[in-house]
Amino acid sequence: MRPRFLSKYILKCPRCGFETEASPYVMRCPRCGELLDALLIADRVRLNWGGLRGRGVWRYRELLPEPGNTVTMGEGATPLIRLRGHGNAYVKFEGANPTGSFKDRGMTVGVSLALSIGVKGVIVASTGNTAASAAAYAARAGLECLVVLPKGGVAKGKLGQAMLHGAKIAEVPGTFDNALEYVLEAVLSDGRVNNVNYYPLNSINPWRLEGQKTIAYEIVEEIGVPDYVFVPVGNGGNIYAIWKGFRELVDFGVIDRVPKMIGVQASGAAPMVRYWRGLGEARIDNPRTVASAIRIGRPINWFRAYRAVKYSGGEFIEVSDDEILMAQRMLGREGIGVEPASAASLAGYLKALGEGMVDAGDKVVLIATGHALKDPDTLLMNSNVNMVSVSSLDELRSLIVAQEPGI
Ligand SMILES: Cc1ncc(COP(=O)(O)O)c(C=O)c1O
Ligand SMILES: N[C@@H](CCOP(=O)(O)O)C(=O)O
Repeated sequence: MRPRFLSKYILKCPRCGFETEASPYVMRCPRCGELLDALLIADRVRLNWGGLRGRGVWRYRELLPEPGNTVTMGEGATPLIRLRGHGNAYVKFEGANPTGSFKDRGMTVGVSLALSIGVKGVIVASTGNTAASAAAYAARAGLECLVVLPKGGVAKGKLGQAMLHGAKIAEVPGTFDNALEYVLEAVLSDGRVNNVNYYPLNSINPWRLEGQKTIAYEIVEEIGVPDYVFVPVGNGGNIYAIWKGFRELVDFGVIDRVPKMIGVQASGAAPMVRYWRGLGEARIDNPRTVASAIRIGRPINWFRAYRAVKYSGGEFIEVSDDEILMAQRMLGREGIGVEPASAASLAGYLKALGEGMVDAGDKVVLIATGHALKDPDTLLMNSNVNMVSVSSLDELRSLIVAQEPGI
């Protein structure tokens, strides 16, 4: 049965074309197994782009599922910050969301939906940010939250957030890919949710991704259509969601083109780059990178991410851990604190500039997916120590004199 709040949607298989009525429970195509797209039915949407009200994700409620119970903490409306000295680039700082990553845009929709269908709790596998966000939004909604994490593979800030918000934590051996396998085995049968207690809110869930597409809407409202959008890619849901947001604005006549979507992966965890280059399936064993958020070898949304890049005329590119860490430091010196995975966007942009793939004059948006504080160990390891011990006022004065010789 389709809940009324999904009545402006259908679910459609992007591979075999199968269509079915929108449901919170159906994730995969019953015919071919592909993840289903949640598509808006144009004549059921009354969009007045010039007359939008409110701010953040729910400003775009006409283009979202609208469950009666909205669990929100003001997510979205993140700053778009112009970079100094690197072409015509802007950083979309998703670290400014309530739990410090873009996941909050998805969780406000996903957890609202979970609450409205009356489940007991939510469940996610995670490299950390999905867990932190699910835990916080579940706590807000009064729902339980079970997070399944790769043992030893989650940055401390994110683990601490999941604990703080009262999630039950299950650690599994192996990587995020193993954790996700456990979750999917536990809660899905034939691509349908089989467990009414714990509702899955990973990016297999198309309703969560609806929240994430609002990144595109905000960019368009602020600077129009960029030429390129650089997105760090792990499980592949976010680049798809952002592309879908732009596509919808084309379909509704708000803009006339989509930007080229550039998926950036870390060299040691680059299954999409491998597939893009025709070197085999979009999967690798043993993904390795300093950027733990994108340490993913088998992206569940590989076909979604592939479509976003292919149909926008973009590319998948890879960057080394050293390039990621350098980009994190560069952003830090511009006052923008991001976690390593997020710095992959700038690293990718610098590489693309260097290789002539983009011009300095092109209007570019770099999605900075998560906050620097998420991963304090890497933050400290990757920062220049500029610290001295001061034991007297005179010593402090000498520092001021030494640093301001002209005054
Ligand atoms: C900070 C950060 N950046 C990038 C990603 C990659 O996003 P996606 O898995 O949607 O490709 C993630 C994880 O999802 C993340 O936590
Ligand atoms: N980086 C992610 C990995 C899980 O991605 P999801 O989009 O499928 O939830 C995380 O933060 O856990």
